[in-house]
Amino acid sequence: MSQTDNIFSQPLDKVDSFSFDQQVVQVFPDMIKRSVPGYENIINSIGMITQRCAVDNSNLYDLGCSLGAATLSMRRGLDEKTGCKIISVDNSSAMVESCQQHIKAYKSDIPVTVLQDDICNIKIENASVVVLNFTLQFLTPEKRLSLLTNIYQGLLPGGVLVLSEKFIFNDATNNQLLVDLHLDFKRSHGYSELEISQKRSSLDNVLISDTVEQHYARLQQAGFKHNDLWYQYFNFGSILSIK
Ligand SMILES: Nc1ncnc2c1ncn2[C@@H]1O[C@H](C[S@+](CC[C@H]([NH3+])C(=O)[O-])CC(=O)[O-])[C@@H](O)[C@H]1O
Ligand SMILES: O=C(O)C(=O)Cc1ccccc1
Repeated sequence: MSQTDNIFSQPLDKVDSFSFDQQVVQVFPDMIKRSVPGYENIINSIGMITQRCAVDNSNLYDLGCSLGAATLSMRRGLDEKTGCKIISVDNSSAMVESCQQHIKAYKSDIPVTVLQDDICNIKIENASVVVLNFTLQFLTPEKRLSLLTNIYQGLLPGGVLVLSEKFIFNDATNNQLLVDLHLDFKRSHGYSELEISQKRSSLDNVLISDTVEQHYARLQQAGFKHNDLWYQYFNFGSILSIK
């Protein structure tokens, strides 16, 4: 069972840069549910998108899989398909170890391979569904276009990318309100002002958000012509891109 996230609850002399280490792994399901508006809806919908968009004898990728929540949802969506394989990738060794245990705990005949690697090193091939669920925002901005280009090239015609992110907004007034509403969401899930502010410092220069427009422009540069938001909750949301 996941423990309660109290990583930032005590005053820290120095707030280190956020990292997906063992301490974060232990509280991760609790942390992400209490911090990301709509996370559970997105996870469930990834299963539905998979059910509709996956094709027989193709590969599905969960890039930045953490503990495999999206992987498990994709696998549930593959019930009626044959010959599909899921490849789940994360560069955190603590995440990958725990992800492997988590996936083993649920019996299924659909093969899942969990790899510890940088998602920038993975060749995407014969793919019908690729998921980047809150992962692209942790890559340095210079690496984002080449990853999306690799994904585009590895997708089958009609294949889909689900790209979920924390956004910023060009309109400063709207941006401030959506940021404040996200902070209220965290407060309503029991985070204190100290926890909120220490976590914000630790994410500085680690989680770098783009606007929805920047995402669309980059997706188009990578080759995707069909890009739209299918979900938004405050400053968090998810884009569906079709090859
Ligand atoms: N270059 C990289 N290569 C591989 N993995 C990376 C890289 N950079 C970051 N990660 C990994 O991306 C994940 C981001 S969390 C994803 C949630 C999950 N998708 C979920 O649906 O539960 C999002 C969040 O915590 O906000 C972490 O596990 C990192 O180790
Ligand atoms: O907690 C936040 O403020 C976030 O932006 C989301 C988040 C969730 C889990 C790990 C890192 C960031």
